[in-house]
Amino acid sequence: MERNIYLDNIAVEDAQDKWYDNLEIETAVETIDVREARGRITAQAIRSNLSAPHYHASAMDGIAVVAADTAGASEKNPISLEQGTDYQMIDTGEAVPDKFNAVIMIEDVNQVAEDRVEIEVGATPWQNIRTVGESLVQGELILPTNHKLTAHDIGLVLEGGVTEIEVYHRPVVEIIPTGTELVEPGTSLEPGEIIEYNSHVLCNLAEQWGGRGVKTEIIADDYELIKTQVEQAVAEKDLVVITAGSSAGREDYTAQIVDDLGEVLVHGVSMKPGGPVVLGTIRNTPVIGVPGYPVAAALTFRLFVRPLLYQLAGDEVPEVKKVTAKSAAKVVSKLGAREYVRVKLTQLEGEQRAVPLARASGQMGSLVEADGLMAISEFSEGVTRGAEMEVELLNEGMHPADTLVMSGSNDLTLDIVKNELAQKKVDFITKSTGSLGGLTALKRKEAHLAGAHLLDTETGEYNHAYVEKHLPNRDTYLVNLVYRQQGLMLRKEDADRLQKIKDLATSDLLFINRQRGAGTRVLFDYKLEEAGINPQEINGYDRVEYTHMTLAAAIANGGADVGLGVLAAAQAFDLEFIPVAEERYDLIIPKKYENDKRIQKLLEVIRSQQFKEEVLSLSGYRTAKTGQVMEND
Ligand SMILES: Nc1nc2c(c(=O)[nH]1)N[C@H]1C(S)=C(S)[C@@H](COP(=O)(O)OP(=O)(O)OC[C@H]3O[C@@H](n4cnc5c(N)ncnc54)[C@H](O)[C@@H]3O)O[C@H]1N2
Ligand code: MOO
Repeated sequence: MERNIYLDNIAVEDAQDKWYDNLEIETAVETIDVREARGRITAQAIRSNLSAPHYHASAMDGIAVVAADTAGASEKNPISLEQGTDYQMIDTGEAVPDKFNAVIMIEDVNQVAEDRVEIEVGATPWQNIRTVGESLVQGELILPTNHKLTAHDIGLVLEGGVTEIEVYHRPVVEIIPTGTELVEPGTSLEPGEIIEYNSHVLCNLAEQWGGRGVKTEIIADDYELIKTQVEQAVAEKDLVVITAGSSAGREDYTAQIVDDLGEVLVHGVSMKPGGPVVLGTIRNTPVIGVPGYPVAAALTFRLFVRPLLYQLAGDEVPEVKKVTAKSAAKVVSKLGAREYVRVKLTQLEGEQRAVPLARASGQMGSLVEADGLMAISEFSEGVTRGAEMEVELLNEGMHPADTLVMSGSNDLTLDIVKNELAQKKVDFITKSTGSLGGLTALKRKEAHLAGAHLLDTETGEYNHAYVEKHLPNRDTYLVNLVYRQQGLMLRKEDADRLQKIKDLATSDLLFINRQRGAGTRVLFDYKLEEAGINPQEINGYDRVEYTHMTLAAAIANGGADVGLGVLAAAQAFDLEFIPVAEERYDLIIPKKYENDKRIQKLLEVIRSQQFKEEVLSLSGYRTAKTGQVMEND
């Protein structure tokens, strides 16, 4: 097969136009039971088949009377009525017999004998009677054409004696997940296997946008198999989505198949993530090849399929809600591609700020965490901190004032904090930037607080010296989060190949480091110096990972042999742990946030007994000073 590595690079709007202009968007109509029609769009006006009520109905429990017979009744001159001739007992909803024209509520009736009553107030004609057609008149318009049915609508239509209505057909989207590496969720994984979930995300998005998503079985990267499935899909469905195989790999067949069966209109859009998207048509059915990376798949589906689904469903495309916010950080992006940066909105420094989240196309968590998308123009190389930006909302129910952003060193106990804060309605976002990165973020006002474990090698004291140096004019205080064990982590089978830091220089184990500015790196350098080892003697010193967990994972899967990290991370990956030091991890909080309710709730959480118990269950942690303000010794 010929390998097509030349992708277009056209603007998102041009790609949308090119695709939509070449599609024949035809809405189809179907008759359905109104009881199942919530959210559907009417394709014809709905008129009432009957009047409701269709008889004069009593609106109250009481007696039916002839209004004229009651004229002049008063307290002094009550009027006496005889059952059968002058009145009849009646309950709410019952038909009023022809000879009567008013209902008196039972509370206003004095029963003087078994078949005789007295009334002290006269009745006006038609009082307390729901006359024929009060709710609906036969032939009356109940709902206009192109109306989206609500729960209330269903009630009125049924009351009008209508059970079947004509609505626009809900477009059916077939999603074909391709990839030999993919396995169904719930399967135990072999190396190289990936859980297939894009199709489930896309099916659910399709439902959210007025369509119906159906997924096929996973199809291996095989030209013929995929082609057969696509051929069948275009014959039956309204829209076909092929996930993955969009790019330039040896087994990327999407564009080729669309080209062989129909026409590729666009392959390659100047956007990121999602660049290699394929837009085409096969026998009048729109076909899209979304890139396999989950964020790219969801994002291209949103940009290209969402408007189409609404149109096919006969609905208006709802406008995307936008807000403005200042970028909380500088973001460098590639010229020539519009980058959709996932952001969290927060109230910081008294204004709405957009905090950029993880940017890789495989990081689904960035979409889970995001409140919106901040598009950085393809004509710019990024945005500066503080730049006023438009943010397209993904989560309209966001609460920027309840979002607390922490930057700095990564620690497993922060997950406990996050979970507990969520119960207090605070959304806690942690950015793993390393201990020094946290202090820098505070200096730049990019976060509400920082987390650090920075050892001052001269005094043996933690954090104070660094805070004084990096935040000289900032009034901050330090609150201890935990004390924790740091140690060398290595696979169990290598346990006897190393006893202490000093052995690193002589062993042939491949080391993996933490990034510059990480407190763990400062500790490691200090320990090397203490042991009289030159970093260059360490095989792998320059290779880095950014969190304890990714470092432990790298060792567990054989990418490296040994590294420094916390006990909990070693245990999570069943690694051997050789303790090296106990260190102090503090939160650095600007004094100006002392009364901020988010910070107060954070302190409440870490000072709670429950938090300490959860931390201690992780092993390798001590909570003797957790929650205490740490003074400079
Ligand atoms: N040499 C080049 N390589 C790549 C380019 C390029 O221009 N030149 N583009 C990169 C970009 S950008 C993207 S996006 C991806 C697009 O890749 P494909 O659409 O071909 O998809 P795969 O490579 O098969 O998968 C990517 C990734 O996503 C995972 N995946 C795939 N399907 C699913 C699914 N249904 N559920 C969950 N995860 C899925 C897959 O396992 C891979 O990890 O190409 C770059 N490469
Ligand atoms: O642009 Mo690719 O679409 O994810 O990174």
